[in-house]
Amino acid sequence: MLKLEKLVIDNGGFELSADFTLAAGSKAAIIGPSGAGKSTLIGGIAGFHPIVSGRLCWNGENLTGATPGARPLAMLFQDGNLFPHLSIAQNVGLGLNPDLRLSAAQWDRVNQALARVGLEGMGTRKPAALSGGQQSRAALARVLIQGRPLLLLDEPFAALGPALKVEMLDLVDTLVAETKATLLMVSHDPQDARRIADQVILVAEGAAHPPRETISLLDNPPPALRAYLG
Ligand SMILES: Nc1ncnc2c1ncn2[C@@H]1O[C@H](COP(=O)(O)OP(=O)(O)OP(=O)(O)O)[C@@H](O)[C@H]1O
Repeated sequence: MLKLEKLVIDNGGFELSADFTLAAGSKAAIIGPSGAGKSTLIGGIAGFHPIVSGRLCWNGENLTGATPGARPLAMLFQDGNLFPHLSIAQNVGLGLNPDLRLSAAQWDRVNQALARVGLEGMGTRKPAALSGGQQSRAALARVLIQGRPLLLLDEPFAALGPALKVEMLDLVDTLVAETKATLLMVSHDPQDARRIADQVILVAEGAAHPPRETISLLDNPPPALRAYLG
């Protein structure tokens, strides 16, 4: 269980409060107006933004002061952060060891991860030799190979066309189900939430609201969400 206990996260002077729990294995979409603090929430959980007060726990372990690398999570940003000078296999291998000294068994795992996201045989290519959708798949493989129980996705597929985005969301859905990871995904599109998330966390007016069941929240939006949905 992810527990945010009277948490206040600071992002360069902007403060976001959050006080809720999210059950392990949940798939939560984080939605809300631009500038409301969605990325701040993810960044605070990941350890990139300081926690001013309160407590952050994962399955009873206190993460409040932990460095990002010591937290049991993996994160995927919009641009995927692939290194252009490294091959796709090396980029994915970074998820196992940042200095890329991998055993033969670990390279096998890299190749298996590439195959799992549909990039079999493409490991020797550089990112520039892949399409945008394929680059997203490689970035996803790097996140998945880390085997962390908590996945944080910050609008990872916003730059993709609608069909490709749906394909990637479905792939994330399948892989998360396989690994039983807990997913938190920032999205601007309520349809993404309907497609993949069982819970929605609304971020508005300086606060992240407790998760609500996706369908009931989107079908009967409270005023802050109605204003955003238009
Ligand atoms: N480095 C920073 N220094 C000061 N303020 C910041 C910084 N980064 C973000 N902010 C402010 O924090 C607030 C929340 O930003 P955040 O990126 O979390 O919002 P968001 O909901 O993810 O927005 P968007 O949907 O536009 O990506 C915004 O008002 C923003 O201006």
